[in-house]
Amino acid sequence: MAAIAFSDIVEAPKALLHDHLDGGLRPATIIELADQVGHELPATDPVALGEWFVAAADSGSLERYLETFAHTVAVMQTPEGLHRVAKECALDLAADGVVYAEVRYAPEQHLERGLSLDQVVDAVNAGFVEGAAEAAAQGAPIRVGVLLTAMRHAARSQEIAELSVRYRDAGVVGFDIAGAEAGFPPTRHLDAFEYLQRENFHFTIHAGEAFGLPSIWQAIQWCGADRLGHGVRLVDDITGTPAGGDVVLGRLAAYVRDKRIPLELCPSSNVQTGAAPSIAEHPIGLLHDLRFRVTVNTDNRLMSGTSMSREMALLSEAFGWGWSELQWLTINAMKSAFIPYDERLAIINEVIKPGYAKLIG
Ligand SMILES: O=c1[nH]cnc2c1ncn2[C@H]1C[C@H](O)[C@@H](CO)O1
Ligand SMILES: [Zn+2]
Repeated sequence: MAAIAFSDIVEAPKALLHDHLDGGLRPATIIELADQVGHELPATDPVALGEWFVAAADSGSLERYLETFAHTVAVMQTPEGLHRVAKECALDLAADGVVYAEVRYAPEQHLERGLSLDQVVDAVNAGFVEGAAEAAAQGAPIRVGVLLTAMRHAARSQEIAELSVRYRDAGVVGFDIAGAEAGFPPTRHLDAFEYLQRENFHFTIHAGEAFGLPSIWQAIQWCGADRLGHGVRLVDDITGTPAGGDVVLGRLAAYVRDKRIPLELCPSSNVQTGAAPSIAEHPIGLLHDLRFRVTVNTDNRLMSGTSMSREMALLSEAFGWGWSELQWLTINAMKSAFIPYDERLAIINEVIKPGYAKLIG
């Protein structure tokens, strides 16, 4: 099969479930905002700063990868900064052909200059609304839903869960926990997850990225996660290969596949943190072959120097995936989104399927 042109992948409608607002800033914006608030950066030229983020995040360790966020979070402490970053996020995703995006961030990390949690959420929401309106006017409509994240090492998850529910009809579509995984199991936040279930709200949990099966098991069987943020280490519960005809799924892997629990896989991010050795050896190939509910995501576009189109191009090249696989991944993501079923269906039938049909010809 001939390689798919990158420009065609950009044109293809894409759905993104796992993208961090504070991991996707434009380097030039960081420089301008840092100047305004007096934050010192490791580089002051946009190209050099972008390269610094990728190199520093390319650490082989989730903990060191996360240290780079100090420079983005520092410039997202004012309503203007938050608004601008959210607006540019919507514009950048739309320009990359993303038609549906769930973007997450942790409001508790944006209180250093006196903002309240509500002021943080209001500023970000307004930025997304403005960015989406501008993108639509430019002919690239995008629907953005927000996930509010609580940091797993901190103790504010209940408060953030309540904040998410309060904003459920005002742009927030779900909840998440993130941060260093080892030593901070999801069950630390069980109260928050039980509260969200009682409220019929949706949540995903970063699990099975830097820590293995116990974290995934807790996220699903104790906390009731709708989706898994990463979940890539689920392969530790699978033996054999489809080619060898000897694949055996352990109980947990079988449960995740049987229940169609979506995996928010982030290939480039996983290679940087050491969760996968390379794109070609990324477990997404096996998980796709075994028909798990696989989705492809960017995680942090700045730290990985990536985009949705680039992630798809890398996978297409590594695994020989063509339009049918890229469409399958996109529909998987859209089916797994946290917006209402009828709205998901409308995007699948009115945007995604016609978009791929046009490209497939
Ligand atoms: O891939 C990740 N795993 C765990 N935590 C992460 C990942 N990417 C970003 N984060 C953290 C750092 C951010 O400051 C926070 C909220 O977006 O979430
Ligand atoms: Zn993440």
